[in-house]
Amino acid sequence: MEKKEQKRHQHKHSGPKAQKKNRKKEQGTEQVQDERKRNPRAFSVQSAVRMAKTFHRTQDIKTKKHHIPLVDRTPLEPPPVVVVVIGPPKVGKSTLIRCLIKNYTRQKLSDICGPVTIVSGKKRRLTLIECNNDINSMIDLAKVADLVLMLIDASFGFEMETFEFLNICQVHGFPRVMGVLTHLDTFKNNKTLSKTKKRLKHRFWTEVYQGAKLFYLSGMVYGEYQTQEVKNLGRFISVMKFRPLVWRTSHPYVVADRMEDLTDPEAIRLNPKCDRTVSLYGYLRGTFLKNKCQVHIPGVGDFSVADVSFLPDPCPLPEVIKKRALNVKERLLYAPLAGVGGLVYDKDAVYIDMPSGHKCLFQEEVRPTTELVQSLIGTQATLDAKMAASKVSLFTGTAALTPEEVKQNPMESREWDENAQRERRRAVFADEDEKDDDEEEESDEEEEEEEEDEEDEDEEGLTKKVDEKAVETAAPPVKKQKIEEPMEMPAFADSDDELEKSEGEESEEEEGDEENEEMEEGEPAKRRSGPDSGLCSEEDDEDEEEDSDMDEDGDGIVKSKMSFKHPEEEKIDTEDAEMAYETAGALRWKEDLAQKASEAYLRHQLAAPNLRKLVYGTVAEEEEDSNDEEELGGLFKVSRPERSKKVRADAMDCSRFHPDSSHDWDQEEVRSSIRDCFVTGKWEEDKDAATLLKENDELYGDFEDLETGEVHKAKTGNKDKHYHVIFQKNKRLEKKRRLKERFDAQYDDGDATYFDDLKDEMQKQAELNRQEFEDVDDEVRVQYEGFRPGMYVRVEIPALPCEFVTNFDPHYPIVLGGLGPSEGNVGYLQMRLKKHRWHSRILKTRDPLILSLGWRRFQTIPLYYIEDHNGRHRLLKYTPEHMHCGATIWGPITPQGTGFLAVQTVGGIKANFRIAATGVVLDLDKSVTIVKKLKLIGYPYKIFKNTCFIQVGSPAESGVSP
Ligand SMILES: Nc1nc2c(ncn2[C@@H]2O[C@H](COP(=O)(O)OP(=O)(O)OP(=O)(O)O)[C@@H](O)[C@H]2O)c(=O)[nH]1
Repeated sequence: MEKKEQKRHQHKHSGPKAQKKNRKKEQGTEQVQDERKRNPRAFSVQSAVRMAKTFHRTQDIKTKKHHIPLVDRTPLEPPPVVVVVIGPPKVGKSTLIRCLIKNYTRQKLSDICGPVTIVSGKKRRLTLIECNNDINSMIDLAKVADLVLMLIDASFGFEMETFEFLNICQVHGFPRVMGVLTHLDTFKNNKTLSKTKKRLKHRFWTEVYQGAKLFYLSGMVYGEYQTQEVKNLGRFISVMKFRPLVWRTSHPYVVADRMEDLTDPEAIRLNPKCDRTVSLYGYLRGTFLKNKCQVHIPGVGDFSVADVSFLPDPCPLPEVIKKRALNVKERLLYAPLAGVGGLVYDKDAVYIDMPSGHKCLFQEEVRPTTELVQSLIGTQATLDAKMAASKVSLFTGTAALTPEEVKQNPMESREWDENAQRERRRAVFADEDEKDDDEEEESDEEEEEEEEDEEDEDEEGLTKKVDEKAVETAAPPVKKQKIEEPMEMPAFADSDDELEKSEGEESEEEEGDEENEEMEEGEPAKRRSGPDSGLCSEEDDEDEEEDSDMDEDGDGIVKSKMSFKHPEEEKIDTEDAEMAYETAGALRWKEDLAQKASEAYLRHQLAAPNLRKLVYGTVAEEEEDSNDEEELGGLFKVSRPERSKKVRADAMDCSRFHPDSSHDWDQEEVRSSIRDCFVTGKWEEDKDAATLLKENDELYGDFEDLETGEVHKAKTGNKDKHYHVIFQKNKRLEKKRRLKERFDAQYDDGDATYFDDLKDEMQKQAELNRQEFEDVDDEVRVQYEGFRPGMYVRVEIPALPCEFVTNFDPHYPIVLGGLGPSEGNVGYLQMRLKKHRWHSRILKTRDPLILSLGWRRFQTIPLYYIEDHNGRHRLLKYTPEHMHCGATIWGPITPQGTGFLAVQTVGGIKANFRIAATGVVLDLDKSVTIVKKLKLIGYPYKIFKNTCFIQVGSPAESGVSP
């Protein structure tokens, strides 16, 4: 008689049933409003304490939603969005990129080789990059990706590469991440399919964030993914918004999509190993790039730029935006490394593509063509030969797992894949196993129900609550680490928040082509999608829910749920709504006087204290107000006799008792002078006790006193007119109140929050930045402000090692990272480090590590230490388990708070989890630097208990002045 779990009720969101329900709801609200009107006392404030609590809570929630506003430096024509497609080998990366290119440009690109730039909509371009399964590429691309499409082979499950990449992203500022499940067609059984989908989805949510987008590519048609599914994915990408990450907005960078060797062929002939002069091309991103600056090319080194120039955009956005959709000519594609718009590599020849029609990119430009020819002459070996010579080997020296390694979470299980002819690193989660077992025990019926549920969702585009099970799953390691990286925090927290909120904002954007425009994030896609449309609909619901909490457009403006309006507009709307409600009730404005009074009182009590007001101006300002309209908080009036107001300056101080003989209280005249001070007095023209009583009668209408049996009749004469006057007056007051509020919000420190000020400031700055050079010619402009992001630049770099050219492989990304003024120096750095909990071994002091820090990847020898209670740094032989420790390294000076990650080796996969440690830069290790300097200049010193003692009188001996 076991009780079967009931299928949860699915609320209809559209259709006649939903309409009926909405109608009922509306009626319900009307009813409540009626109730409010009829019985205002029942709705008055019952407990001031509770109300205060609620108020504080709401304020807390509101404040939490705020992000640190950033100056919007997005150029008017932004660079293409970098979309990195990542996943284990043979998962379908190239296929997906090919499909996306076809979807956007209607062109076919057979070989995905290097970045491919396409125009994806009227206001957006994309640079698609495939990331190969090499940790170096992963690291470099994680630093430049705006959006990551994380491909997962559903038929196999999660592989370690996925989590490694997630962790890399984590350290270098989290870009947008979208999961894409492939190989779903290999499932023959629908039940297993839906179960797998669900399991993978929950794991993905655990690792990325609850409600992260997950697309399903359910199968292939003639070697391509289904058109509709790709279209849906394309739409999502076209409308997605991105929040700038701190490191990137403060450093210029170029993802090179073209490389030319400019070295004199004669020099190469004389010395094949001579240094090369190379020009690299690409869209400038991040911030402004100055000529002659320092750049770092990961894997190559630091270089001074010899020359920067900007070129005509090879893949421009349509000039006039008037049509709804892009025409064929506007759907551009630019991928010189893949042979489109530049060179075409072949086995035994190199062709120069002199494109015509819409692909004509450099017709007017003579220089690159010359360079092309030059580089052709200089090319000694074919690409195949170069590729054969490049020494990158994956998966070498794999070691057997020890029992301790097996204990780590997640466990890595290495399996030989017959089909792929390679070893795969499956990520096995202990909790998942248990869950699987549990799930297996679940009855078939339940599974069927789930299936039905999913089908329902897909078909109707319905949303549903996130399954609680997702929350139960193990705490995401990714999230835990967030706390560890204080400085990347802004970027990180932002991105994280953003991630949590995720794609919701997209609905507000009207980018992309016509389909994009008509599409509100997710929904139409869902609507249109057939069963298994490729879109995991559950998360949309989640997203929608989270959308409410987020500031999607990165300007710090938090939009409330369901709101598609400007916040100001919205504010006014709500006010209008409030006003409408209040004015409707204004006919009986005195009914809820007590309530209003207490509300107003509370509002005053709870409002953030305005010190200026408190110290200097409270009385003055408020009196001004009250003089004006006799209004406090817009809700209740100050009752003060007319006369006493007018003669206030010489009014009697009634706080003191003056036995004043001049007031003879026996005299009628004197008595009547204070008559209006009492409740029964006449406070205003239309407000005296008599009127009030009369109104009360009218207000309460007919009623029968049940005790006495007496029937009171309401007086109805003149009522309408009277109500009209009150109504008009209230409306006017309400308007005044709103005006005042807005004025206060702008000028009064107390009302305008610090956050508002900051946001305003940023906005003004952004506007100023934009205006300053608006009308200046680009040639002149770049001399002042540098090359601005969004420009297609050519960067000439001399003295590159010859291997850069001889081993050039377009499948590996080339990133040019601009360096700040002091970032070219090397010194001792103090960092906070933690061994990654998935890495199988602890790390030993003085064992070399490869660090990825800033733009750089470099090897160094860390010294681990821990700070004792007395502040002394105690050297550690090994890193502690599950704990942070300090590390001192000799490395490039990088701003405090920059995140870093460490790997033990970049070739082969020896460890269970390739990322050995993560952490953050704390400071320059000045003590070590000083000691080093002392040593260098031969200055006698002694270190005792972490203090450096310098010998007195020694400079004379050594002849060196300190
Ligand atoms: N059945 C099936 N086959 C797929 C699916 N996705 C990709 N494939 C096949 O898997 C093979 C590898 O696809 P690719 O797109 O080359 O994968 P990749 O990730 O680019 O591979 P590498 O670049 O070598 O890492 C191709 O033969 C595809 O046809 C899928 O969803 N279902």
